[in-house]
This record gives sequence, structure tokens and C-alpha cells, in this order.
Amino acid sequence: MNTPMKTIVFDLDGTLIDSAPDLHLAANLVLRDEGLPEISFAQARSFIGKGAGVLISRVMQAVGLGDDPAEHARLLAKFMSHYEGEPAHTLVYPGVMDALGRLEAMGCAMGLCTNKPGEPTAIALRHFGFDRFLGKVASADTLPQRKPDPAPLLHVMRDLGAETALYVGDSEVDAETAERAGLPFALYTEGYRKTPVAELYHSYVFDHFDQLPDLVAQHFADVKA
Ligand SMILES: O=C(O)COP(=O)(O)O
Ligand SMILES: [Mg+2]
Repeated sequence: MNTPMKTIVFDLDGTLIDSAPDLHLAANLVLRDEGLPEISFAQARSFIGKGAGVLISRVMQAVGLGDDPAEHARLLAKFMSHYEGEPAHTLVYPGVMDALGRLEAMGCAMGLCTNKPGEPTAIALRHFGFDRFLGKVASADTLPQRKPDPAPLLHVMRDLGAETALYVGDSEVDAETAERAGLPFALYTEGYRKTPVAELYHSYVFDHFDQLPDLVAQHFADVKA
């Protein structure tokens, strides 16, 4: 029998990058332009996870704008125009680049499954140099379904030619996605999660990326055994 390929799929926001500062800024540029009160950084951070459309719904709710679909579409378009371009205030979490390099050297196949729209996803992957490691990507625009629907995660996994994969993410949405996909889940605890670790579906927990290569090696050794 062939050795099973070591396949890892990553989430993006709150896992590989801390994009909350740029998402917060873009939301407040919209609100400022509309003459509305701005939202706090903590609010913006708590609105991340289900993509830009849901983030804008939550912003509208927070400032008492209701949920009119035409208004939502208009504000979402404005938000996206502020969020385009190079991510000026987004940071890579400590140890991510090193971990990706080590995982590649271990022979892992890697991909990305994010609820971020396709264009900013592609820009961020290029900007931070992740594109050379992450062979296949599912963004919010890849399929009609988005996380926590397991379809995009299973899509990336199959695109990588794998029958199983370890999903690495930070949030409630990621945990639910992995669980519904029937895949093991490594929870990065330093992202945007609001729920205690013990209450979330997970197979592994880590708080620094320098722990990930050993965790992955252990996982695939156990799977093989
Ligand atoms: O931008 C979002 O809301 C979520 O993005 P993520 O799926 O990469 O965490
Ligand atoms: Mg995330």
C-alpha cells in the first residue's frame, strides 16, 4: 500500500495572518464616510470568521443600520474597495513561515480554505510569500458553499489529491467545518476564537507555530500506525 500523503489545509484569517487591523480600518473607513459611529477593534475582531458579507451585516447591526439587502450590498462594495490592495497593517503570526518551510521539507502537501473573498486572499498569499507553499486554495468565491459547510475544505483536499487531511484553524467556524467534513482539526489558540477550547471540536491544540511540525509528524505517524 502507498504511504498516505501528509496533507494539511490551513485557514487564513486568525490562523496564518492577523488581518483584524486592516479589516477594522476598512470597516471604519466605510462608517466614517457614511457619517456613522466607528466600531472598536474588539468589535471588528469579533465579527471575523464568516467572510466579508457577514462582517458587514454585523457592522450594520452594531451601528443600528438594520439589514436592508440593497444597503448591505452598497456598504459591502465600499468595504471591499477599502480592503483591496496590499495589506498594510496585517501581520503574519510568529513562526508561520518557518513552520511552512519545515512542513514542506517533511513532504507535506498544503492548501488553504478561507472565507475571505478570492481577490484579497490571492493578494495576501502573494504579499506574505505563502503562495509557494499552498498549492491549492478555496476562498469565499470558489464554491457556492462557505465554511462551516464542509464543501470548500473537502474541495481543497481533493484538489491536493488527498483522501484525508489535517485542517488547521483558529475559530468556531473552522472547528465546525472540520467536524462536519469528518477531518482531524488542529486548533491555533491565538486567533479569533471566542469559545473555550474545551467546548470546541479539536484533535490538537497549539499556541505557537513552532509546535506545528512535531504535531503534524506525530499525527501522520499515528494515522499510519
Ligand atoms: O475573513 C473572514 O471572515 C474569515 O476568514 P478565514 O476563513 O480565513 O478565517
Ligand atoms: Mg480564521
